[in-house]
Amino acid sequence: MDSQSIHPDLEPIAFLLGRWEGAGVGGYPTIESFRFGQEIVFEHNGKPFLSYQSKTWLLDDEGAMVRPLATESGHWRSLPERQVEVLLSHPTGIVEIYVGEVVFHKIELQTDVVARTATAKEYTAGRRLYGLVNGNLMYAYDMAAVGRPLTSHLSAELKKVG
Ligand code: HEM
Repeated sequence: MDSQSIHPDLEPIAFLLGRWEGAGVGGYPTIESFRFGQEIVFEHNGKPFLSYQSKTWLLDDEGAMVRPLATESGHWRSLPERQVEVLLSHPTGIVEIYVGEVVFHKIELQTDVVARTATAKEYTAGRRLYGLVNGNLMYAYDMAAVGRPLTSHLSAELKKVG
């Protein structure tokens, strides 16, 4: 899929391309904290968007894989003036559209639209900060859910593996 030359509009977010693996920590005022492993893949096919897929799994105290946790997938669209639109779909009955901007190797996103099915947990907004730090992809994710305002849910650091 990546054999096509990259679309010039993608240049500001091209640093995301590839496969990333690492670990992070999660929590929320309403749940127990946890450690998780994660794999993220960003691909392109020559068109002006990146395809995105993330898988996570629960880690025990020794760092061994316990069971799958959240997955999400979608598309990252790079626009003029270093603006970004991100569309994500979650198997938990939630879809969301983020807007934001790229500043060097940092991307700040906030939800513009969230929609959820009747059975999804109450979730109203998200904010994500991604950054390339010493070649690693780091991010922090805050969410407004189950009656709480934007509060930290996750942070992780991933290394490029492909
Ligand atoms: C790397 C991705 C993520 C991981 C590893 C993760 C993990 C978890 C875990 C372990 C829980 C507690 C147990 C449970 O309810 O299943 C949880 C709760 C929750 N997560 Fe996530 N999550 C991730 C991403 C997200 C995203 C993207 C959203 C929203 C779109 C989200 C929304 C929620 C909500 C609403 C709860 C329920 C909180 C409550 O009931 O008090 N999570 N998450």
